[in-house]
Formats: sequence, structure tokens, C-alpha cells
Amino acid sequence: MNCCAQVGAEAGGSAPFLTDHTTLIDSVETFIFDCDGVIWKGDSLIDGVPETLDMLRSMGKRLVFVTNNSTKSRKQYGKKFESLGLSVSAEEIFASSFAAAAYLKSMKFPTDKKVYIIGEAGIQLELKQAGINYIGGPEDGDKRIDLTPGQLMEHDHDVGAVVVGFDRYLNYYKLQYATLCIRENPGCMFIATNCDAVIHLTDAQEWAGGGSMVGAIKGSTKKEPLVVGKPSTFMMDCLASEFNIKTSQICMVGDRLDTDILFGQNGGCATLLVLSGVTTLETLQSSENKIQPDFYTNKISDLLAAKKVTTNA
Ligand SMILES: O=C(CO)[C@H](O)[C@H](O)COP(=O)(O)O
Repeated sequence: MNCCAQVGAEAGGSAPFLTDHTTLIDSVETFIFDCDGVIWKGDSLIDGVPETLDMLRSMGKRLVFVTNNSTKSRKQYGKKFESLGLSVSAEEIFASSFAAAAYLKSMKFPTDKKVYIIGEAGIQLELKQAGINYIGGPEDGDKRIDLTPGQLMEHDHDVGAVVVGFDRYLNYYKLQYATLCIRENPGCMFIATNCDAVIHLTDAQEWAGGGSMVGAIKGSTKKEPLVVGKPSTFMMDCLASEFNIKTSQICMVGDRLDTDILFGQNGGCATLLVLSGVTTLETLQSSENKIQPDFYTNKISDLLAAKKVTTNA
């Protein structure tokens, strides 16, 4: 990490609890916040978030929001932030739905090819915005397969990529269609928006995440996907070039070790784990856990302590 006065995680040791909030804030110019487990849980805002974001903006910090959840587009996330009373523009949001479209655009996905989608509306909207043809997605949610002797499923030979994201309407039709495209269309790419084990669909429990959908296609194709969401640094590269930021000037704040904290570390950022999401203190401090952030704290509103120091000074 960069220039924090407080000593961070020792080699092989467990990350320290953040006590010097002011030094951390002063040492970075951009905060990247993960969304689920940091800003909200399901549709419930986590305590103290509005005040914390307001304080950081008033201190001149750039705020960027990154989520592996591909069910919404950037624009739809803008509306979600608004509905929670937070003023965040679509350009400040990097969702894995956007990352999938940005990746295909960056590799000049041919205009005569199509994408087959396992996923929800966010991926469709981002592909549409990027001018990329697609089929599948929510439209295939009701399709059923009634097997009869000798039955053969036809598929579109112009599908050049299958994008797999979180999909509450996954069914056997979609699995078979995506499998045929990857196995039978020469050069067809397999792109995953994320491989997360669980998702906070509600704040009452954790639900099977995008990793379960990606795992099904890995199982049927025996291929590994190209992952555009965290911990891959694709979104980090996108946002760093869009805002012209040096990653050494960023603090990545997240609740998951294997996505958020690794994403920050892979990008060369400072990292702060919050315990308001999926990671418990026990998991963080377990000898089996090899991913240690620079610091940990309970929730992002702990950063408000820096305001008190400034006000009292
Ligand atoms: O979509 C998911 C599951 O497939 C993600 O696990 C989840 O929603 C991640 O969100 P975030 O990156 O905001 O923590």
C-alpha cells in the first residue's frame, strides 16, 4: 500500500483494526467502494453511508463504486443510488454488466456476431448501449425442454461469445444453449461477470451467487471463463483510464476478501476491509485466510471519526 503512517498487516500476520482514519484519508485521492455489503445489503442502506460519502466528497475525494452484480446497468444503478437518497452519477459506477460490454467493445467484437446471455437485464442494456447484438437473457426465462426421442436443440452459429452473470431465472434450456454455443461455435468466448459464491438478495441470509451459474457452464464445457468482474483488474483499468487516476492513489473498500480486497491488491491500491458484509472477524483472522487487507474496520461510517478529529483540531 502507499503512504499510511499507521503500520499495516505484517507479513504472515492479521490485518490491524483501522485507528488512524485521518492519515488513511489524507494518503489517498480516490476511494473505490464495493456496493453489496458496504453501501447496501439487498435494498437496505447500511447505517451512516450518506454522511460518510458527504464527508469524503467535502474533503475533495473522488468516489467510485464498483459492483460484481450484473443484474443492473450503470444507469439502473444510478436510479438505485437515487432511491436510497444517494447522489451518484452513472459514470461513477462500474458494474460487471458494463465490464462485459466494455471488454467485448475493447476487443472489437465483430458486428456480424452475437452474444448469448445467461443473466438479467443489466447485461442486455449494457450490450445494447455498446452496439453489440445479443440473444437470450430474461427472454429465455420461461423456456422449457420436454425431451422426446431423438430430440436435437438448434442453436445460432453466429454466437461468438456467451456472457454468464447472476440469473434468477436460470433453466436447463439456457444451460444447453450456452453449452452448444461454446462447444460447437469455433472461437466462441466464455465470459463471466463474476464467480462470487453468494449474494445478499435479502438481508436475512446469503443466496447462491453468480459463481453457481458460471460453475454450471464450466462443468458442461470443461472450459475456464474469462472473468471481467473483481478480482480481475479489468474494471480497475477502465476506471483508472477514464478518470486518469494512479492506482497507488486509490483505497479499495470492500467486504469480500477474495473479490474486493484481492481486486485492490491486484491493482496496487491500499485496501480496507469492512465487516458489514460477508466477512467475519473470525474469517479474517483465521490461519487459513491468506488475503489480508491493509486495515479492517466495522463499517464505512467509522471513517467519520476523521471528521471529529478535524473539527476538534
Ligand atoms: O452478483 C453477485 C452474485 O453473482 C454478487 O455476489 C454480488 O451481488 C456482488 O456485489 P458487490 O460486488 O457489490 O459486493
